[in-house]
Amino acid sequence: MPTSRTDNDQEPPAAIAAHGLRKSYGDKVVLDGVDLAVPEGTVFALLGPNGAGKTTVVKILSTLISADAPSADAGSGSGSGGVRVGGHDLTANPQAVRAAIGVTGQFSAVDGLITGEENMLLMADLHHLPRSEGRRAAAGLLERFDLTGAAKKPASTYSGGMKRRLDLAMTLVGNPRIIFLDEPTTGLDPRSRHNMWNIIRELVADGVTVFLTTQHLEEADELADRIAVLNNGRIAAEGTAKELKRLIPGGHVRLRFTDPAAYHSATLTLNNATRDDEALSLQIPGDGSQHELRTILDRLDTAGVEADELTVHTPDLDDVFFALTGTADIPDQPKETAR
Ligand SMILES: Nc1ncnc2c1ncn2[C@@H]1O[C@H](COP(=O)(O)OP(=O)(O)OP(=O)(O)O)[C@@H](O)[C@H]1O
Repeated sequence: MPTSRTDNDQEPPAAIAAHGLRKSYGDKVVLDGVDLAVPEGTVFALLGPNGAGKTTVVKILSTLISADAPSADAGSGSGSGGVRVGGHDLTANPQAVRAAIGVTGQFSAVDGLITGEENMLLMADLHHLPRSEGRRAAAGLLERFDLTGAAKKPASTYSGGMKRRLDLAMTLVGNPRIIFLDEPTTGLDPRSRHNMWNIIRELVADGVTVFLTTQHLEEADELADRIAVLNNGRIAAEGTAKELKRLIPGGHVRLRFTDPAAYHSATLTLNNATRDDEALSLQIPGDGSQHELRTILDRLDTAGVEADELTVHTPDLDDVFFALTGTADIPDQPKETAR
C-alpha cells in the first residue's frame, strides 16, 4: 500500500502539500500561486464560485493535467510548483501519486450500460485484483453503500444518489488513502446528501484524507476540518469554519416596524442603527448576545417603542463566502442584510 509518511515524525504528515500552484489557459490565469497543506486523515474543503478553478486544482493534484512551471519565487525545482501528494512528488512520481489516490468527479466513471456489480468488477480488474478478491471487494463495497439490491441492474436505472454512491464505491476498490471528491453532492436531494456526508465521515474515521470541492457552504461547514476559499486564482482565506466566520463582522440585530411613528421613534433612540426607511427596519451591528439584546430592548422600552419583529443574525459561511468572493477580498467591510 502506498505510504504518505514523510521524514517528519513530529507533526501529522501532509497528505497533500502544494506551493505556488499555477495554471493558465492562454491569457486566462486560472491559478495564480495556490498554496495548500492538507494533514493526513482530515477533510479539506476547497470552496469557490463557478469557474474559480476548483476542478482545475483537483485535476492537477490527481495528475490528470499538469500545472504550469512555478514562478521563480515558488521554491522547489519541481515542474509542478512543488506539489506532493501521499508523500510523492507529483512530477517525479505521478504513478505513485495515482496509486495513492481515488477521484470521483462531476463526470462520473460509472458506465450506465452495465450493472453496478459489473462496474465494480471492471474497477477490480483495472486494479489487477485476482478474480476472487475482486468479487469479494465488490460485494463488500456494494453492501456498504447499500447497493446490493440494485447490484444486478443496469447503472442507468440508478437514481442520482445511487450513482454517486456507486462512483465512490468504485473509487474505493483500490483502497486509496487520499480521495478527491469534486462536488460530491451536487444535484442530490437532502436525504442523499446527508447519506453521502455520513459515508465521507466514515471514510475519514478510517483514516482516509478527503479533499473536497463544493459550492455548498453547509457541506464544508459540516464536514471539513479546514476550508479554503479560492477566488481570482488565489486562496482568499483559509482556516476552520469558526476561524473563517470570525473574519466577517456580519452579526446584527434587525428590528422591523409596521407603524411609521414607532419606526421614527426607534431611529432616534437607536442612533447607531442602519436604517431602511422603505422596509421600516433597523439593523444594529453586534454579536446578538443576551447583554446586547437586553440593552436594545431596554432602550426601546424607555422610549415606549415596540418593534413588531426582532431577528438576530450571526455570521455564517455564506457571509464569509460572499465577502471573500464578492467585489473585494477585504474581510473588514460590512456586509449587506441577511438574505
Ligand atoms: N481546458 C480548458 N481550456 C480553457 N479553459 C479552461 C479549461 N479548463 C478549464 N478552463 C477554465 O478555467 C476556469 C476554471 O475552471 P474550473 O472547472 O476549474 O472551475 P470550478 O471552480 O471547478 O468551477 P465550477 O464550480 O463551475 O465547476 C474556468 O474559467 C474554465 O472556463
